[in-house]
Amino acid sequence: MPQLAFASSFWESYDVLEKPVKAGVRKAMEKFQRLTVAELYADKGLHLESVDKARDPRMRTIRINDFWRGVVLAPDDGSDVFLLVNVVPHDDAYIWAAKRLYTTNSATRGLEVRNVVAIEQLTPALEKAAATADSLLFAKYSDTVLRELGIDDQVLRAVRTIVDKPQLQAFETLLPEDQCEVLQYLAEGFKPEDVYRDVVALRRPLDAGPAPEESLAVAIANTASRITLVTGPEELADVLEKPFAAWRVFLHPSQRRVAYRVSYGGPVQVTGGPGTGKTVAALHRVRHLLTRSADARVLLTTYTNALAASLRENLSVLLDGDPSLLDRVDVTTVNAYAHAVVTRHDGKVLSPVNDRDERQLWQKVAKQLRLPWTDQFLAQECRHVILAQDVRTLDSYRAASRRGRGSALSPARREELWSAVELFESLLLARKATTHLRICARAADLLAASSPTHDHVVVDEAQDLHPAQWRVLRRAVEHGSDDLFITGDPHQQIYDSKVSLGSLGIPVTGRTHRLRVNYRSTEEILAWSTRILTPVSVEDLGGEGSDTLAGYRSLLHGRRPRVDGHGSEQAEVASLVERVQEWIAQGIRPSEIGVCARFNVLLDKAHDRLAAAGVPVARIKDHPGPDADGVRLATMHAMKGLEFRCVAVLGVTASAVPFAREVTPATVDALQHESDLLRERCLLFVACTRAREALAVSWSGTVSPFVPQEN
Ligand SMILES: Nc1ncnc2c1ncn2[C@@H]1O[C@H](COP(=O)(O)OP(=O)(O)OP(=O)(O)O)[C@@H](O)[C@H]1O
Repeated sequence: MPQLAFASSFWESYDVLEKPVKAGVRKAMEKFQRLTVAELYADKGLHLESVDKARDPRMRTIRINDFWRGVVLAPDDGSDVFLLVNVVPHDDAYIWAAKRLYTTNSATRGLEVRNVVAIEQLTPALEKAAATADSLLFAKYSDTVLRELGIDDQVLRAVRTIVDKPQLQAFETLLPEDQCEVLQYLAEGFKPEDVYRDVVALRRPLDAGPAPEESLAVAIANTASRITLVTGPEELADVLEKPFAAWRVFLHPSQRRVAYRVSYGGPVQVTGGPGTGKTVAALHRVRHLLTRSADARVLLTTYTNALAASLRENLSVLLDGDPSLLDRVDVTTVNAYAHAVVTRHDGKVLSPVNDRDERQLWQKVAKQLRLPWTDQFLAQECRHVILAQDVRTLDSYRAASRRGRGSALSPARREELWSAVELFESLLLARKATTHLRICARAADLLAASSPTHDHVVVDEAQDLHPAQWRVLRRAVEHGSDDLFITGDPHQQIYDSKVSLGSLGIPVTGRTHRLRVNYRSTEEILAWSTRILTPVSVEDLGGEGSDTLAGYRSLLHGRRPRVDGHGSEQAEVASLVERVQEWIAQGIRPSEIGVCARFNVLLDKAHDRLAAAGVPVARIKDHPGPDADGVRLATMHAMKGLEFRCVAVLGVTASAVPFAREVTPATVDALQHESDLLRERCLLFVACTRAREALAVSWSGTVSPFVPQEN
């Protein structure tokens, strides 16, 4: 009986197929397990046939249904493993298959694929351009060095034309995988011997002889990182059920470099635009820290409970559910961790009030003391000065820096303000309540007086943490090597916190890395969304300079976002229903569609209209599990960290984005005004960058000033 293997290129196309097509794939695959090779070729339904003018004579197509074809690499050397490499619409299948050539890498011995036709067509013109170029990217490496790393003749010729990293990037989808990865490492500045150790030696079989073994089956067996070999029917059902998670194995060299560096001398910061794999890098770092030592305990934190649940799930996938590793990781939000620390010590914790109640308390304080400030101003002074600097007495408040606040306070005013803070705290106490940041302050005190709870802390979505939360994390772990690994993106900061990591005992200077390749969205979605931020500059994560999205790019392409104004909210929601139905008709599952708005009021309308049209719906705040059906609805804030194949952002009007009530008037505090506006702008950016393939942005009435205007 033949055997069946699946290449990673197959999963990328299979994952997004409609259910009936997937069923067709399963049916065809079952035949490979039931029939002999001769029977396979004779099977009328399967239609296993060779491809006209194929550059690889082993290329075959199989029929899935009238429209879809599978592309298969068939053994011609007496071995019996068939490799399923792609599922493509009928006509494209022949074109795709004809151009591909599979070869065995001379160094790693893995099976690789290249677009041989494109490389042949491009190389002569590039050679001409290279002849007059000032410098070439790989000039300092001899042919011998490159060949030892597995670069073959055709690739070598192409490599000698590459002038810079962008040109290498343009080649990425054409070159054989292992060879491409070697070149990326060299381009990142790794030494050939390091590349040999980290890429080649890791993959090369221990018993590899002097020349590559020719059998396809052996090459397939050597390519565990990209090919899954399936032996029985249950295993087949299992692999076809579970979506393939490419991020588990294929790290970009820049991701691998940050995640698998043996050790860092202190805190590390990894930044990058949306979808650049920061969460993926954080998960791989956790794996590295756990496997490096048999008893290390890791605290992995993120911002919301929903994100913590998704981290837990993905970590379990990455660690293959191994309890000896998983039991040593605590995955939680900073607030939940602080809560647990306080509960452990004090026996109980006062319950935290929500934002609305907190605002009401401040209103009461302002009224009772007849203060000249708004509740918003008081809440901000407390958050950005008092809690941020951990000010506990009037004396230290008198001396506290108010940098970043755009209004002066005389000593007498500070006294008045301090009495407001005291009244606020007594009102809280009377309610037997507290706030999350006060729980964090208590937890930080307790941790300072006891020993650290973990050996390593890994922080995802770091951009929104408040200094009081950073103090907790700082004290959860001893100062020293590999203490904190921090990932975040200041362009996605949607809550207001001003943080200087250095002043909190978290110096990251010299240990800052940036990821630039977006794996989530198409270049069209990315380019449009990035323009939302063009008019502003954003401070870096550590609060020590500004950050930029320069060099940020995607390798994926698709349609440009749809950007539509409507005469009324009703018309806008009606158009949303149409759009969602269109997406579903294209084969997108409802759960792969996200709909968001600034406020729940509009979301409720969208919910009702979608449901009335027979579209299944689920609200993110109800925590639908990954398997629950239904278009996901969420506020823009709740979209943080999530991703969907299609996203509709509703209600992007001038009155909602920015939302005036959330923006401090410039007359009250000019700096705070700017900062609040920036948060609202980032919120729209976060919402739009959740989309993988399709983005639709809409409004009724006057458009938000943050929506990029057509050029
Ligand atoms: N090396 C990789 N290969 C394939 N897919 C990847 C890789 N790295 C990340 N991805 C995928 O890209 C998407 C974005 O990754 P991730 O969520 O880690 O990005 P992020 O930088 O944390 O995003 P954000 O800041 O927007 O929350 C995910 O679907 C992830 O699985």
